[in-house]
Amino acid sequence: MIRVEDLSHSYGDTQVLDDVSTTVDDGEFVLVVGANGSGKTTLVRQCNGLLAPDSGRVVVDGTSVHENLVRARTRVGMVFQHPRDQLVAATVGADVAFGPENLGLDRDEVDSRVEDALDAVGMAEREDERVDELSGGEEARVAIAGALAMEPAHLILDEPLAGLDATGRESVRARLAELHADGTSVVVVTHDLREWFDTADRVVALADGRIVADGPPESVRGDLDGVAVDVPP
Ligand SMILES: Nc1ncnc2c1ncn2[C@@H]1O[C@H](COP(=O)(O)OP(=O)(O)OP(=O)(O)O)[C@@H](O)[C@H]1O
Repeated sequence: MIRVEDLSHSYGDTQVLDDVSTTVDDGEFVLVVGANGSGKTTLVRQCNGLLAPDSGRVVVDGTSVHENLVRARTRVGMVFQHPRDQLVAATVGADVAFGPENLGLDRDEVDSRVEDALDAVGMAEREDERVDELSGGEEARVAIAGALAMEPAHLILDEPLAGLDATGRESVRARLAELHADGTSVVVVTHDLREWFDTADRVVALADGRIVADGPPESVRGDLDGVAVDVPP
């Protein structure tokens, strides 16, 4: 479980999160929604210690993130909004293998995870391609494969469909639904609920750094009017 407790965060004098509390239960599929600048990325980056809060804390599976960063980063996989920032190796295969190798897994296990993860994002057989020659959508898919290959208990994706074509979007959504069905908790940050409304268990909506709605999609629909997000009809 990811537990966000009374979290506040400022950049300089600007407060972006103001006493935010929520949880993601094991196996839950949660959407974090809100307008541009509402604090979504700032919130999720606290969940594996990429940002430290001014006050409050995030607890992952019973351990405070800042007491044990390594544990948090092993338990919580993160796919960033700008996937190029996340790619670390020269080739697709080496990039996806980087995380599992750092876990100290044996070669066969690493190879099998890389193969499964690339297959899941529609990039099978493309291990040898150079990362710097990928399109934006392909970069996004490789970044997702890298997170999948870590087999985290909780997976957080910041705008994972941005830049993907229809096939890529469907492939990523289907894979996330499968992961969810297999028990992984999935958190998707978005300002467009339309492609996720039927999949998600819960929606957490942020506005001006506070949670303004938190509940199953249908039950929060009426609370999303002023939140500047796209909701299905
Ligand atoms: N490193 C930073 N330094 C200063 N201000 C920042 C920094 N990162 C974000 N901000 C500001 O904090 C606010 C919240 O940003 P954040 O990225 O968390 O919002 P968001 O809801 O994820 O937005 P978007 O939908 O545009 O990605 C914004 O006003 C942003 O300009």
